[in-house]
Amino acid sequence: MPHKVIIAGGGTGGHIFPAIAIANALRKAEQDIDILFVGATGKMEMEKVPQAGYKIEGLEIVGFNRSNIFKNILLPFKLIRSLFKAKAILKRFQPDAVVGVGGYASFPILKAAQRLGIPTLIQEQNSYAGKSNKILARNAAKICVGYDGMEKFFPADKIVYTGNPVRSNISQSSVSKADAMTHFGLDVNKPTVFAVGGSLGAKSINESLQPLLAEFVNRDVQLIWQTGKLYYDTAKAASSQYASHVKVFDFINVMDFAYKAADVVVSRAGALAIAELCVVKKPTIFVPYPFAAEDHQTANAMSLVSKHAALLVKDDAARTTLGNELFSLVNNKALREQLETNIAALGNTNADVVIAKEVQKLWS
Ligand SMILES: CC(=O)N[C@H]1[C@@H](OP(=O)(O)OP(=O)(O)OC[C@H]2O[C@@H](n3ccc(=O)[nH]c3=O)[C@H](O)[C@@H]2O)O[C@H](CO)[C@@H](O)[C@@H]1O
Repeated sequence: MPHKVIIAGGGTGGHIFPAIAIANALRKAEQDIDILFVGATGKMEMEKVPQAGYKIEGLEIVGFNRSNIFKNILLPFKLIRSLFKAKAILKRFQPDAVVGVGGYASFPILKAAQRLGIPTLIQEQNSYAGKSNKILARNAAKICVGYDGMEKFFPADKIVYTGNPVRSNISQSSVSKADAMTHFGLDVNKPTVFAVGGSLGAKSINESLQPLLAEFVNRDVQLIWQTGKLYYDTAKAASSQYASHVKVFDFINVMDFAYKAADVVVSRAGALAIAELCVVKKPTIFVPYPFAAEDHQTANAMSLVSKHAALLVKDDAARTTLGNELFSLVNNKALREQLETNIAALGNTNADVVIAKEVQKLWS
């Protein structure tokens, strides 16, 4: 009988893409393995997981609304309903193990699995653990972490330091710089900046870049600009007269091409963005999202900045200083080379395989 695994979680790319990386590594290790994803209806995973070739079921679950607490009245009922549905999925699919990657659907599925005695594994991407993972950790078999020092949050005997799993189409990408530039309609001989605001886009990065578009053209520097859905139309309109140098996308499906094309990257400091930038070895300016829980993006970025492996511009300073920082890095070959060498030393290309082995241990 082939083994069966449920992978649960999502909400944003930082949870979905490590989940897909783990699934791919499991499928490589056991070709006939049966993998089912469980996500939250209406969230990004319902589109990205099938695109990656896996089946997914959705739970109707929402997060706690911090801005309007009255909107949380139905939350306990929704949670109970999703726990029932989670239990029904588990009873029908009969998985040998359940993996939780964080985000909405993780909690009900792992909680229900633990009640049914099915072994669970948590993959925690961040240097700061959220409440749900802390609760689930009590009855989890293993917790695979991307950062050191996680004993603060989880039982030490269950923690395995693996690093964060980077999708193999990024870590093993064979695309050439010339092909990547052609893909984006750019000139291979001109310096190129790739700006990415995490999986949803970043307001401060977008608003910092918009007034700089003419300068990109004047300096003959090209820009691949990932905006997220919300800012896409504004950015597209603002860049129409600079289209020779500025290419705008709401979301990039071929991240390996964008990384390959870039001489300099401007990025939010989500855990997966960091893991990927270390693997693709790019000189990066981080603009951490300052309102992530416990300001963990700043902590993520600082772990590189303190090793001279990246630069940092604070979110509230981006509109005034990002332009200077990025154009001076484009012009400073020595600094780019130093950042490249230092960030490369932090790359981890086999976390997906190591985590897949930990999952397999749950049934062997
Ligand atoms: C605002 C917030 O709380 N963000 C969190 C969220 O970030 P977010 O979802 O932005 O996650 P990350 O930056 O960690 O990862 C983004 C992922 O999406 C992919 N990608 C991104 C843009 C794009 O156009 N195409 C694409 O494929 C990247 O290659 C990467 O795999 O989850 C991370 C991991 O739990 C956390 O560290 C972040 O703090």
